Amino acid sequence: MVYENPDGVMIGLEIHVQLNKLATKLFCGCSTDYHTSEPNTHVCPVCMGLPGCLPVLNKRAVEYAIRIGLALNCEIVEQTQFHRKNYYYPDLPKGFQTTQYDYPIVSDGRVVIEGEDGEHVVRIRRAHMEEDPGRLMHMGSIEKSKGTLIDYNRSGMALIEIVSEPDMRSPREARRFLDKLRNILEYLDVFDSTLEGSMRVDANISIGGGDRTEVKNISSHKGAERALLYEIMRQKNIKRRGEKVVMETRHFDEARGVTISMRTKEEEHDYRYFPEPDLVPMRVGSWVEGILETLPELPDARRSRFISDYGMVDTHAKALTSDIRVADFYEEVASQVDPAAAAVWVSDVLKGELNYRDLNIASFTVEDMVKIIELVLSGKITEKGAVEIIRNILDEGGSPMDIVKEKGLLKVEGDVVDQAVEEVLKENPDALEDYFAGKEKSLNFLVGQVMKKTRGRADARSVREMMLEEIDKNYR
Ligand SMILES: Nc1ncnc2c1ncn2[C@@H]1O[C@H](COP(=O)(O)OP(=O)(O)OP(=O)(O)O)[C@@H](O)[C@H]1O
Ligand SMILES: [Mg+2]
Ligand SMILES: [Mg+2]
Repeated sequence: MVYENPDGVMIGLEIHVQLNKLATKLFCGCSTDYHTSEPNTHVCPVCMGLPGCLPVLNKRAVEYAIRIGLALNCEIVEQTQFHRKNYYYPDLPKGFQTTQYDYPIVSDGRVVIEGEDGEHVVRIRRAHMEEDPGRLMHMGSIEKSKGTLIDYNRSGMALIEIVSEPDMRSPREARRFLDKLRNILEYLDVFDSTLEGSMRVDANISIGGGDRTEVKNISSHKGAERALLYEIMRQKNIKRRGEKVVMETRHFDEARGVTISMRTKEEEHDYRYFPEPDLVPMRVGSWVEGILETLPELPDARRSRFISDYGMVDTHAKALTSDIRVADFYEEVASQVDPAAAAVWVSDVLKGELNYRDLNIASFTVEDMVKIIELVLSGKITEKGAVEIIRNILDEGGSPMDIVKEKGLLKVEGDVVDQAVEEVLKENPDALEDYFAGKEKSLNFLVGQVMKKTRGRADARSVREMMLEEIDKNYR
């Protein structure tokens, strides 16, 4: 099947990734650990942009940028350099942002995503380093705000801006791309996605070969998908009226789910880029080989390894490796119990229960998962009982064994089940007759009655077998 892309949707994303695992900011020694601090407490003359101070480049930030470039299958530039991008805005009191212009540190890469019609390649145009500006906090909604507060704690944080080609054909593909990118970056250990503002997206979109609009500064992947869906609808309406979409910058109002025009798009020459005289050009070509050697296993490689090492199916391998925390969790469980059973329990059951509750894997322990799988594999509890234990732990806490005792989940076998089977057959002559008359479903009903009597603690499959034996022996 080939995806037709009926509206001619083209989406290109610019993603600002904060290198928040660095200890210090991009050009000064201020700590990056500001997320729980009072505003304007992690600042110095450099990151507040006071005139006359000199930046000193964070070497590790450059290494991280190269790591990211390599992981995205990019070319790494031989020599790179910073530029000044001049604009006046209160989040940037220097009057310019130190960024990269015509020598971005990495370019020409690719990321494979799960597209509308199977594997789909999204090309990476470039990725460059720049400093994060301060954070503006508008009081009330952005268009009607009575005042704005500024926090410079974020100012000067190292950012990598990753720019894709307009290769995504639907909002869903855009979201998949963002998820994949976040996953790769977490495997690289260069950022922590759980911190507020760690990944911010500008989403560019056009339809039917028209001009693009750019929705700036979206803070979640779901938000990006929603903003793009809205833009498609809006742009289609404009075309339907016979008008033209104008190139402009828009803002996404999360609460209302709409995009709002902010300003017409600035042109490159508006920024008066020029080389940053306070930072010399850098030759980084010789760093690449060393950094390549330190690259960790990435999601796609881990997915293949899960299939070959643990003999699981691809859907499980994909689900288990799409978040590094889940992958690590799984491997710890699999080192202690049967890996095949672990794959099913972690990816099908536990992940589902977590998603349903909007929780993540940190809400469950490896120890509990191992214990529960052992109980099932040794035949002490039923699969149904195991699911009940997982739910109980997530909803109310407790340990597997305590829950087993409290809820009486130990599997019942032997006499108790025999007796229940006999009783059910005696008590339901009509159902038995229906079964003899060829109604297969009555057998399910009878098995269900036994399960009810044993409060779900019998193994349904063996109950069925016992039931058939009993019927053959005493009722034919
Ligand atoms: N016709 C198009 N439809 C949708 N997206 C497009 C189209 N043409 C370009 N794009 C996307 O727009 C983005 C352009 O980003 P880039 O950073 O190069 O420039 P910019 O948006 O002009 O600059 P700024 O960084 O100031 O926002 C890329 O992600 C690209 O894929
Ligand atoms: Mg850009
Ligand atoms: Mg842009």
